[in-house]
Amino acid sequence: MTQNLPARLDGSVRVVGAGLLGASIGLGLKRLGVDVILADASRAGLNLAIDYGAGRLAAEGDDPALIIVAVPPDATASVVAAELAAYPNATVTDVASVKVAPLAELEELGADLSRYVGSHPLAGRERGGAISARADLFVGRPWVVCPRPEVGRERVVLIEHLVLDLDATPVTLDVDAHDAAVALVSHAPQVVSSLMAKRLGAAPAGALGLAGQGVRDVTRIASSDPELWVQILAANSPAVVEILRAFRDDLDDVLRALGDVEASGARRVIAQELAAGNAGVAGLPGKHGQDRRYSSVVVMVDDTPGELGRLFSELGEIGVNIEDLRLEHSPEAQIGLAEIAVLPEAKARTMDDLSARGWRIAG
Ligand SMILES: NC(=O)c1ccc[n+]([C@@H]2O[C@H](COP(=O)([O-])OP(=O)(O)OC[C@H]3O[C@@H](n4cnc5c(N)ncnc54)[C@H](O)[C@@H]3O)[C@@H](O)[C@H]2O)c1
Ligand SMILES: O=C(O)C(=O)C[C@]1(C(=O)O)C=C[C@@H](O)C=C1
Repeated sequence: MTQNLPARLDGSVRVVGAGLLGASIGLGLKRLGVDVILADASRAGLNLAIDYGAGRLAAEGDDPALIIVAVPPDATASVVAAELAAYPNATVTDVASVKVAPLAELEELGADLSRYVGSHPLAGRERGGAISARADLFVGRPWVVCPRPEVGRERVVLIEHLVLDLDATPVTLDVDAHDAAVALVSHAPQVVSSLMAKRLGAAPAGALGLAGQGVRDVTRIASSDPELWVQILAANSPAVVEILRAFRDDLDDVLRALGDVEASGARRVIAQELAAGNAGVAGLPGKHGQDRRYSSVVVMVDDTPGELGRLFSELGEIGVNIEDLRLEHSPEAQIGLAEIAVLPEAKARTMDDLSARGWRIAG
C-alpha cells in the first residue's frame, strides 16, 4: 500500500489550511520527501500540524510551484485569490467539497483564473483538525479535478501529479457535473445520516446499549462538523433539495404502507422500496473505485492476541487473497467478526477450507 516511488511533484508545495485535509496532504507528500510549507489562520492549528510532521513554517524566499487551499468552503475563494496574487507563478488548487460557488466568487473577485484548477478528494473523516489527519487518507479514493479551457494543460497535469502522489485516482469533471454528483453521493447522505442520528437522542433507557453495526454504519458521518456542513449544504442547496424531495416521497410511500400494513399492496410497496435499495447499493463501486463486487466470508475470531494474524496467514496458506476487510468488535464480547471480501469464485472454497481448519464461519 505505501509506495516508495519518488514524488511526481517537483519543488516546494504550499498548503493553506492545516486541518484534516491540509495536514493529511502534508503528511502524504512529506512521506515522499516533498518540501511542504504550511499556513493557517489559527496559529495553534498550524503548530499542531507542524508537530505532527505535516510540513514546516513559511520562510522568506519560498517559491512554491503548487499551492493547495484546504480551508472551509466559504473562505475558499478569498484565500485562493490571495494566494494567486501573492505567488504570481504558482498553480493554485483547492479541495473544497463544492466547486461551482468558489469558482463564481473567484470570477467576481477578478482573480487570475488561468492559474486556478479546482479539485475535490472524495476522502475524508467525520472529525476535522490536524489531530485527525492521516498520510493515507486519499489512498485508492477518487479525486475530482475540474480543468477549464483557459487553464494550460501543464497546470492540470501538476494537479494530477499531486493526486497520483497521494495514491488517489484523478477524475476529470466540470464544476456543474461535480456538484450534481456529490449532492447525491455525499451531501444528501449527510443530511439523512444526521436526521437518523437525531432520533437516537430520544432513545428510551437501555435502547442504545443494543446498538449493533447497522445503526453505526448509517450514522457514522452524523459526527461531522455542523459548521463545515452548513457551508457545504448551503453552497449546493438546489441539487441537495431535489434529492431530499425524492427521498421524502419514497419515505411517504413507506409511511403510508406501514400505517396500514393489512391494506392491499402495502407489503408489496415496502418490499419494492427495500429491493430498490438493494439495487442502489449494488451499484456502488467496490475496491479501488472499480465497479466490481466481492463475496464476503464472515469469520469469528477469538479476542486473543495473534488470532487475527493466524487467520490472515492461514488464508495465505490456502491461497485466498483478501480483497477487502472489515472488523466488527464489541468491547463486551470476547469475540470479533472479521468480514473478508474475496473473489466470488473463491467464496465456497474459503469457507470449506477455513471450517476444516477449525475456524467458525458466521456467514
Ligand atoms: N472533512 C472532510 O471529510 C473533507 C473531505 C474532502 C474535502 N473537504 C474540504 O476540505 C476543506 C477543509 O476541510 P477540513 O475537514 O480539513 O477542515 P478543518 O476544519 O479540519 O481544517 C480547516 C483549516 O482551515 C483553517 N482556516 C479557516 N479559515 C482560514 C483562512 N481564511 N485562512 C487560512 N486558514 C484558514 C482552519 O483554522 C483549519 O485549520 C473544506 O473546504 C472541505 O469542504 C473536507
Ligand atoms: O467519510 C467521511 O467521513 C466523509 O465525510 C467523506 C466525504 C464523503 O461524503 O465521502 C465527505 C465530504 C467530502 O467533501 C468528501 C468526502
